This record gives sequence, structure tokens and C-alpha cells, in this order.
Amino acid sequence: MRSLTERKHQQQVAVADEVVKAYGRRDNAVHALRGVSATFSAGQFTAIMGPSGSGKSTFLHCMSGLDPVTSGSIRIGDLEITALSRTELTKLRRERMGFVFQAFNLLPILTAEENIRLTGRLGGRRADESWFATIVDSLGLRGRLRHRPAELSGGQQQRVAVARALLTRPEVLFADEPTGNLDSKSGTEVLGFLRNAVDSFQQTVVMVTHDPVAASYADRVLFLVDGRIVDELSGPTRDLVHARMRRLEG
Ligand SMILES: Nc1ncnc2c1ncn2[C@@H]1O[C@H](COP(=O)(O)OP(=O)(O)OP(=O)(O)O)[C@@H](O)[C@H]1O
Repeated sequence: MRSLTERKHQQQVAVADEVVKAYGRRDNAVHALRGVSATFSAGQFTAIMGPSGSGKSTFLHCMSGLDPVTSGSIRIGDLEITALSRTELTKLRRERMGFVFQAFNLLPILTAEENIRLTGRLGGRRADESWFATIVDSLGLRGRLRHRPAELSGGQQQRVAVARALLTRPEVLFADEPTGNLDSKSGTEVLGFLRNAVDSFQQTVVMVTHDPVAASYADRVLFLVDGRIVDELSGPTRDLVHARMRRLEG
């Protein structure tokens, strides 16, 4: 009999099929992605790693509909997103995706609570108060809700960003270098919260990172080199990721 984890992982939340992304035209074209295929399953935490310029951010932007693909297809749930209009993509991102960025991207004039509730408000959804409370408590933000971002540490600001991303119960949470601006203690905390969202709430997470320690929180690591996935590592540890990266960077 299959374990719960195995069954859970069978549900495909996001799928990239032969995605090509070229910037510019003809002679000047830069091929950031050269035929990337990957499947992201429900409740799975994937880290994307690779040398600088290998296409990690481009891949995340294409998967989340921020950047149009040159060819290939991307599916979120049962929706093919490469054919959607700008308005449909905005709605999709707001309702079905969560985002955490390196630079936190909180609105400075809003309190932590207002920032957390913002995406749901924009989507016109009524907040689920018990889910709000669960997230706020699990991220240790209860005592900080009335503070503005400038009154919070970097780690607290990123926890607010994670709470904002989780509040709409997104099908997939995309994180681009979420610990890039944090000291190692705050970074460890944020990674622990992302891991907890996967383990406790079956959140699907796709995270770009340069850091082998951050990648070790994931269930698997996909390695990009020159716009192609060249390797995959399941059950990553810091040392295994580090060794694999050393080999790729040659
Ligand atoms: N808007 C753009 N216009 C032209 N070229 C671009 C654009 N965005 C990215 N590129 C190019 O595409 C390639 C992949 O870039 P990308 O930012 O995805 O790499 P990355 O792996 O995320 O890099 P890093 O780790 O340095 O952030 C690079 O050669 C980059 O110069």
C-alpha cells in the first residue's frame, strides 16, 4: 500500500513542459530556458539551484505567469496558463499562487496585519479568520500585527510576507531567494516556517536559492545549468547539495 505522502505527491499542482524562453530576437537572442520540463506535486517542497545566469529566476517568472514563454506549456492545476490574457493571469496569481521575494515587498504605510490581509482583500475574498489566526500564531507574529514594516526586523518582515502568501491558501507558493537578505538565524526561521507549511498544511513550495542550507529544507532540488535541468536530488542535505553545485560549477 502506498504511503499518504506518496499518494499526496501524485497530484500535479504545476507542470512545465518543454518551456523555452528567449529574450531579444534573432542574433541578439539570449536563451534563458532551453526546454525545461518539470512537475511539482501537491505538498512537495522543491528548491531550484544553479550557477548565476542559469535561468532560475526566469523559470520562476515563467511558471508564475509573470513572464510569457517563447514556446512550451505551463499548467497550474488543470489550467494551461500560457494562453491566458494579462487580466486572467493577474487573477490567477492573486487567487491561486503565493509569492515571497528576497526584498520582502511589503507596503511601508500598512501595518503587518494589513499587509498580510492585502492579497485576499484585492481578490475581494472574505478572510477566513481561523486560518488567519493559525498562520499568525504559527509564524509567531501575534505581537507584531500593529507594527509597520520599518518597525520590524528583516526576519519579521519576511515572516509577514510568508503569512501574506499563505493566507489565500495558494495552490503553489513561489519563493525567490527568500533568505537572501536575512542573517542566518532569521533565514533558518523562515525556512523552518516554509517547511512547516509543507508538513502541516500540505503547501506546495517552489523556491529559488543559492544557498545549499536553504535547499536542504526542500524535498528535492532541481539543478539548472544554461537553461536546462541537468540534475535532480531527492532528500537533499547541505553537503550533498554543496558537492553537486561544486561539480556543476566545475
Ligand atoms: N529581461 C531580460 N532581458 C534579457 N536577458 C535576460 C533578461 N532576464 C534574464 N536575462 C538573461 O537570461 C539568463 C538567465 O537569467 P536569470 O536571471 O533567470 O538567471 P538566474 O539563474 O536567476 O541568475 P542569478 O542566480 O544570477 O540570479 C541570463 O543570461 C540573463 O542575462
